[in-house]
Amino acid sequence: MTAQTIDGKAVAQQLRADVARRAALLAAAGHQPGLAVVLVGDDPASQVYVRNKVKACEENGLFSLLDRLPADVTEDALLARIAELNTDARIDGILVQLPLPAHIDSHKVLEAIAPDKDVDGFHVANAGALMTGKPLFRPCTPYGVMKLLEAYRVPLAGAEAVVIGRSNIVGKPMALLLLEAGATVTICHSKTRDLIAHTQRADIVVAAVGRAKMLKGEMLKPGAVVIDVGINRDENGKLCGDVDFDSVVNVASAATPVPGGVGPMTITMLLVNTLEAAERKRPSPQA
Ligand SMILES: Nc1nc(=O)c2c([nH]1)NC[C@@H]1CN(c3ccc(C(=O)N[C@@H](CCC(=O)O)C(=O)O)cc3)C=[N+]21
Repeated sequence: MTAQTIDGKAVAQQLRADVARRAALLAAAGHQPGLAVVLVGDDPASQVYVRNKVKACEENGLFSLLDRLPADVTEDALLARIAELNTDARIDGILVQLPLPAHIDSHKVLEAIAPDKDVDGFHVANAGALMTGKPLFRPCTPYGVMKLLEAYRVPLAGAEAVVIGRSNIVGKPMALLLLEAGATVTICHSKTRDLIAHTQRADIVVAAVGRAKMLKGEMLKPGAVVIDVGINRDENGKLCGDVDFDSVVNVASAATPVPGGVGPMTITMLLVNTLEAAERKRPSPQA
């Protein structure tokens, strides 16, 4: 059996068409949804992602504002800029691109974003709302994964789901969204003793550890669904995921490629979160 490729690009395109339609309605009613992206420093990967986000806004009728600040910007200057964006009526969503330079306290910065504009869903208030099952914003990457699983009709109720990685921005919210959908969820991480015992039990494996090609075919139960959140560079500097795709395709029933899988969905769900923030403020005539 060779796994079906889960085409994140195609699902992203469908969802973005709906975003464009709803954004046009809001714009016609007098308020184009607006996203502010703040980029500190000039990390090349961050610049690619930020460029993709701004381009996706422009292509789908959202207003976007890109704030580029020098790597040596002070924490206070960044906090002051966020305070301005919090009160800027053109802006429905604010994203401060991570990672930030070491001299800046990321936690403090993320907490400075108004929770109702925190389209990353990283603010403690939004993380708490997610944990208690009434999320205002679902973090973009886990939200995008749920949309892929939905698009490919992967049964979740009662499914054995294994999330590898426990970050605040992917692993933990991913586990909570799978739990919310009725899966039995196991979170594995660097201290997990027998990772393979868990992954071989899983109907769904989400790899979000940041280790190139870590997940191999022999670690899976035949027919498992594999979601690769990794964004690594292999020995030749080529973009690759946490999944060894060539070995996994012979065992899995479906798998996301990198690029072309979760990445486009991350961007898309950022647009969806921004649009929904705008709709909450100004219900469009027919959302
Ligand atoms: N506050 C914040 N929110 C984020 O959501 C956030 C962040 N900081 N920091 C970095 C990560 C990473 N991230 C990606 C976005 C798009 C692609 C993406 O478009 N990937 C393409 C390939 C792009 C390329 O060519 O490198 C793909 O997988 O097909 C990947 C990764 C968002 N992040």
